Amino acid sequence: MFLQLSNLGVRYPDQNTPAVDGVSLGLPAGSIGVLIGPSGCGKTTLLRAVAGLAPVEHGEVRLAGECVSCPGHGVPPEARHIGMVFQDYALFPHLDVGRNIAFGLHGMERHAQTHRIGEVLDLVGLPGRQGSYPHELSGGQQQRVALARALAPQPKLMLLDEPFSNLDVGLRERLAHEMRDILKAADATALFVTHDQLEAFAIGDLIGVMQAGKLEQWDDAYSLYHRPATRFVANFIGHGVFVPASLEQRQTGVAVHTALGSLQNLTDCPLPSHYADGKCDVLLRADDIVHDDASPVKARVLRKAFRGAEFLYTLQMQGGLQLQAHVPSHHDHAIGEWIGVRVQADHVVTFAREAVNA
Ligand SMILES: Nc1ncnc2c1ncn2[C@@H]1O[C@H](COP(=O)(O)OP(=O)(O)OP(=O)(O)O)[C@@H](O)[C@H]1O
Repeated sequence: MFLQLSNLGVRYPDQNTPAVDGVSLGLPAGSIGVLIGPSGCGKTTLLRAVAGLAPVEHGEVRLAGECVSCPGHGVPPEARHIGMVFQDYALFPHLDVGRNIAFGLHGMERHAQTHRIGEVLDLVGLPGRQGSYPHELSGGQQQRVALARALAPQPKLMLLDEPFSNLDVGLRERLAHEMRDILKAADATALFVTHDQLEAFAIGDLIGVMQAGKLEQWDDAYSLYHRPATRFVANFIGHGVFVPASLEQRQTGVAVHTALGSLQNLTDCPLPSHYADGKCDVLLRADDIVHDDASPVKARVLRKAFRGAEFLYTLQMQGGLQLQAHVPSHHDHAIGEWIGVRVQADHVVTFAREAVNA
């Protein structure tokens, strides 16, 4: 792994609880990793620890095979060859774009410097803008200059902390895709912090979900959504509910019995012996619940949120069990109406039973 964190712990002076608590992860060269999680969960602190800017209490940070933070040994931040981009573009307002970028290239011969500045401006889609001043650029352009400045010295690793949070929503999404393309074109390895899931999915090869200093799962977007390792990840990513279920071994495989009916022919279903009496909770995503007028299973519309092509319905069954369902928006049912639903899933994710839903 190009970046390897092993049991990393960070605690600020005078804090009772660690800000980063035993995090291990590996990021291959040329990959983009993204950290997401609720405010205060330790994302920025983890990034700062990788940069050498936060007090590592235990564990290791290895970069390109070299231990940059180990017990009794730490490489100073400026010697780690890490490029950083933060939310406030941090460009020098009195320097033009070329001189802003040159700032990271001191020591380089003048001609080579000019060449490299042209190269990175091409890379970020701002060719020929060397002479512009930051105030002459839009927020998105300034952030691309900040990225160019960080990339110019060809750092081993790029760290980006919520670089789009000062930009409006539409621009953020476009820039997230652009940023990924730029980092890939530069063959950079990058670790990125955001609290926006869509941004994380747009950018990350690997995504880490953090909670209270711990890394709950480090995986690709598909696995986080379809195979969440913990209830927290299941709740944090996407929409869905936990429904009580009992597992039964049949000749054809395991059947999963729920209030919405029985599910069979599933891939990756655990054996009933995995849980006491085969009883567990099963995660049903909003896209696992299909609206079907012909279904004998009915649920009442409690709430609905228009999402363009579809509604996100919150439904309640007789007996109180709540569900969420994505329903095409031409099926516009009224609040309080009973509609037919069924489960359509080819795999299930199960968790130990917890009394969270009816
Ligand atoms: N310099 C500091 N001194 C003491 N405690 C700090 C310091 N910086 C952060 N913390 C604490 O460490 C914990 C993690 O903070 P951190 O900023 O890393 O979280 P975050 O996930 O990046 O949050 P956000 O999404 O709000 O930026 C929080 O409890 C925070 O209050």
